[in-house]
Amino acid sequence: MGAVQKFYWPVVLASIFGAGLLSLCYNAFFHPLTHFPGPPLASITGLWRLYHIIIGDWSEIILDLHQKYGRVIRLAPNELSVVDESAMKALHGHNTTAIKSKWYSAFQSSQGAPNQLATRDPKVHAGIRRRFAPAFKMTVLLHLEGSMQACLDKLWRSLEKPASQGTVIDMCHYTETVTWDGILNRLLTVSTILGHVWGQLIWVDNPITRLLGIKNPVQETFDWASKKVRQHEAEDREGVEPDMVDYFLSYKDAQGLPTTHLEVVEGAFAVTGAGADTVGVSMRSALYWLATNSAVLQRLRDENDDIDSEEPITYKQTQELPYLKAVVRESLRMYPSIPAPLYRIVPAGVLSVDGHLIPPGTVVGISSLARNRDTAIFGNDANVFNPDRWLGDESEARYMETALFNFGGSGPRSCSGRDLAMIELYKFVAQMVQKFDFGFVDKAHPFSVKTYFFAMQSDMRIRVARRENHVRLRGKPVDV
Ligand code: HEM
Repeated sequence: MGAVQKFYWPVVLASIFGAGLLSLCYNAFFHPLTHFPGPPLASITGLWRLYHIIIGDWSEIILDLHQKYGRVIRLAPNELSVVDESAMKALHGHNTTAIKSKWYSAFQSSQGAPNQLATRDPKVHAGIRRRFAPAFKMTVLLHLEGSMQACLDKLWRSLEKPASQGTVIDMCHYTETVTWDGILNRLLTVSTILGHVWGQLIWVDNPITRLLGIKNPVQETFDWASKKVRQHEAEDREGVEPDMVDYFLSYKDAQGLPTTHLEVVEGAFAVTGAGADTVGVSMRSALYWLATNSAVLQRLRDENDDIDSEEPITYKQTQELPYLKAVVRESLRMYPSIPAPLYRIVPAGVLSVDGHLIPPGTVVGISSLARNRDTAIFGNDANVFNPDRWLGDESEARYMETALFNFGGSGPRSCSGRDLAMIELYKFVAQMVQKFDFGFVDKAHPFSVKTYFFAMQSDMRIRVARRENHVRLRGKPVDV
């Protein structure tokens, strides 16, 4: 027995080592993606990618690599990142047959129903999307404007004190309270990292973690959403303004059956997971560009201040302000909330990018950060914040709008909440610049950022000051 054991372990170890070595050699020299450029380590192991995801500089690395190597780069043995019009249509357009990669399974709770963002099966997804689509119609969203304004009013009230006392605030905290609940950030960070790890959620959801009472972030968020939906179901909603959950609860499926509790919870889970921090990141991005471009801020105010009303600016009014629209679009272009690549599996039939054939089964990611800085579309000043680019020729502006990748293209998996996000953003920016002056405490280091799935800013220290008599008085910005 002892002799067998002595013989056995070295053979096992040598076999594992040999198999590992063979796999590295295959990835480096014989894999169908070997001719695509990229960092040498990325071509042999997914660990290089995992390292950058964990330290939170992944999206910036992808942007740099595209600027160095061109339109197609290899990010892991079986994974490419591309910046390309035809790939965007093929993988994220109306008629795409590409499915999401396995990475998304890290966002799926094991105890819930399939959720809209994570589910990979196109049929299951189409059913969920159809069921919840009416809640995202503009007519419904405009009914929700009152509750959005109530959240903004709370924010403006909470800024009054630091504004009058001149205290420094972290604007991340203030914008987060308008858009999200604390547990979501952990869910997104952990899921983003585990999406790339073998076994995915099993590391945080297994018999030992359950025995120790440790909850994985997906389950924690799911339980939180479930509690909120239960409270909602128990409330007397007579005469109360309907919210999204009311709409979710009122829907029936193709057989006329009402949505189940689990389905409504998954709906709430998907919209908070996908729709809270994304808006917060974009709000902070807009503030950053405005605080660092005083001429843009002044021009925006001149346009805004012409609105002859003491009432908060409505979404409808924002749509009559061309410079506001240009500023918001440009800040979304420069600093997309989801800069991470959106992974799809290349379907059968050949995808060709920049003269290279990409074999079916390859995981291809498109990063909005890299796509939105494409000089072929946005010109040689693609890296410069310039709202005026949106105010020239109308057909060119329309083309640039469709080229932006912020909301994941126009296909079946594109953002359901795009209109809702834009209502929130336009109102926030218009009212913030109308009511307050703001400036960074440390102009050289205005905030920190880590890019997991979202580009989460932190430590955004600013001072705010109340603007008085802003309506049509066109006050000069105060240096705060
Ligand atoms: C600036 C704000 C937002 C940005 C940049 C954004 C971006 C995106 C992107 C890129 C996707 C595709 C994700 C993928 O393929 O992996 C997506 C999906 C989604 N978004 Fe948004 N989003 C925003 C706000 C919202 C809001 C406010 C909601 C809802 C209240 C929302 C709900 C969703 C849902 C449900 C999906 C899944 C769609 C599907 O797979 O059918 N998003 N979003």
